Amino acid sequence: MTNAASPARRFTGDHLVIASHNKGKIPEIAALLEGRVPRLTSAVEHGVPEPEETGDSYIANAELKARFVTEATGLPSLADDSGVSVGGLGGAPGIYSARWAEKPDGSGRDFAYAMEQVRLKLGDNPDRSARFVCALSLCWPDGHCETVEGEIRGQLVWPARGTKGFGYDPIFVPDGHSRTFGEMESAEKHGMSHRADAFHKLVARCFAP
Ligand SMILES: O=P(O)(O)OP(=O)(O)OP(=O)(O)OC[C@H]1O[C@@H](n2cnc3c(O)ncnc32)[C@H](O)[C@@H]1O
Ligand SMILES: [Mg+2]
Repeated sequence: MTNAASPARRFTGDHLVIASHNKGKIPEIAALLEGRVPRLTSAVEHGVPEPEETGDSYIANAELKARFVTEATGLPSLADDSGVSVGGLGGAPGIYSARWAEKPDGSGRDFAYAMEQVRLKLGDNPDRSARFVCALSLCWPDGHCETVEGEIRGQLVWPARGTKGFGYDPIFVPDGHSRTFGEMESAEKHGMSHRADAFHKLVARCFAP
């Protein structure tokens, strides 16, 4: 992980691989990079498979994913590991947020199913507090990584509302707001999200002039 006391390494390359297979995340990451990198590709375009996410934290998984893609492509890469931690569930699903969407019949990920699992497990627990967390890891072919973490706090609501965004967005209302992330345009979500918070830190460390 990044040592906040050590000098950060700046990214000066012209090609960065986004180490993700998530069709919701990839455009968010590209938008948040705001033209700072001339050429962006994704792990999908390089034919790199999804690594097994064996880390015990968002940061460990983000570094693992970025290193995996950098080793496979020989190019610097940027990974995002994220999820939602629910107060009334002791922080679950957390780093298992994507896995909670795997349907038992093996048909793949379904976030309507994942959101229903969260609702059922909460039952009548009144603690609907939640926070989205995002770790971003930027790794170079020599093995150096810069890693940061961001978050946003909010409350979960049912029924789910909105069709924008991805994943758990339709049940998450950020504190101070009344609409879910699923009801917000991407630019509004980018003004406050866990991913935007992490990006501000990454840009300050690795991209600012
Ligand atoms: O690992 P990659 O290939 O990047 O894609 P993934 O979907 O597997 O991503 P994660 O392992 O980081 O799992 C995070 C899950 O948490 C959820 N999540 C993360 N950020 C979110 C956001 O901004 N809005 C809604 N849900 C989010 C979403 O369901 C993700 O699938
Ligand atoms: Mg994943």
